[in-house]
Amino acid sequence: MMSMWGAVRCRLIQTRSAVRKILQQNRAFCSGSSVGIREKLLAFPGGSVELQKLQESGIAVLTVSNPARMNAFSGCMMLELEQRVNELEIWTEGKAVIVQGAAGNFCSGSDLNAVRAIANPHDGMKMCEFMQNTLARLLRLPLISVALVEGRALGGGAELTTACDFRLMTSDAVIQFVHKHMGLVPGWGGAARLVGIIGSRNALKLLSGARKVDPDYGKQMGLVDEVLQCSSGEGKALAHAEHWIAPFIKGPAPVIQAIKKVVVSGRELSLDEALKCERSVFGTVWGGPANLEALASKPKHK
Ligand SMILES: CC[C@H](C(=O)O)C(=O)SCCNC(=O)CCNC(=O)[C@H](O)C(C)(C)COP(=O)(O)OP(=O)(O)OC[C@H]1O[C@@H](n2cnc3c(N)ncnc32)[C@H](O)[C@@H]1OP(=O)(O)O
Repeated sequence: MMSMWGAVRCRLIQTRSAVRKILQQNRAFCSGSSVGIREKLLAFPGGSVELQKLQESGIAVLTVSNPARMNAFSGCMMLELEQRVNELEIWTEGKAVIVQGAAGNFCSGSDLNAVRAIANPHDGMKMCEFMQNTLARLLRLPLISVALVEGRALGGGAELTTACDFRLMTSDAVIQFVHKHMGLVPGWGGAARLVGIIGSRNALKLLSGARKVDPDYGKQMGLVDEVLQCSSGEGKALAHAEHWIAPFIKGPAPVIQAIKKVVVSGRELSLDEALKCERSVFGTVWGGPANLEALASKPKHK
């Protein structure tokens, strides 16, 4: 019979192998294919991506800030976003992240000044690859993520909303995939994620129509999870978002993180691999402190 230590070791090995596939993809990118584009992105300064971790609630607030340009992403901000995702990946006490824009506006996509300077297919594809990788990692964080949309989410900003688990909008906010008007398609992974969220027919409508999505239309399509009872820039949206997310993050961080991990594996892996991963994650909470406490309290789920 396998010893307890042997069983734990076995579970750990399974966990590692199940998530290895996803991590390999991230590592390959960080070590090789992004070479060159980082230097180019550094040449476009301005704005910042700020991260505030609220230890008590386990909620982090990630703020895209470049108000003079409606929070458009400069090159430096793209690099900073990657750093922030690195920090969040190792935040073991965290449960959620709210992604917002500064000063009552979400994000107006790439900084058009940078876009004009790298308007050639080679640099465009490298920038895309960089942002695809960062946003894929954002979506895979073991934290429940919420895009809090105030004002406008345009182009790459609309794509950023799809890299979160949930989208909340203030009553006057707008999400718009303006790519067609720019002679483009989404390149930060926004099209693939949009299809996953609202289905291919609805995604085709939003992309080919470059249609403005107001809160009602967003809810009807299944893009938007909640319309907040406040307007953009009123200073109330963040508190509303924290209130909205509270029931989903009630409980210990290891359990919330485990829930997010099994959802990510179900979404991204083949069924066999997802089942393997689910078993491994299960092994990290089974017999754990929260589980033992719950068993000792003889719960009734009425
Ligand atoms: C398409 C995908 C692509 C990608 O990377 O994959 C992109 O994301 S490209 C960017 C797509 N976004 C846009 O094209 C936004 C264009 N801007 C607008 O439509 C408007 O500025 C709007 C609706 C965001 C705001 O309009 P409003 O009248 O309220 O304000 P202003 O136009 O006066 O804007 C204030 C100030 O911000 C500058 N701004 C806005 N967005 C960007 C941007 N993406 N890049 C650079 N600068 C931006 C705008 O030019 C104004 O600056 P000013 O110096 O006063 O002219």
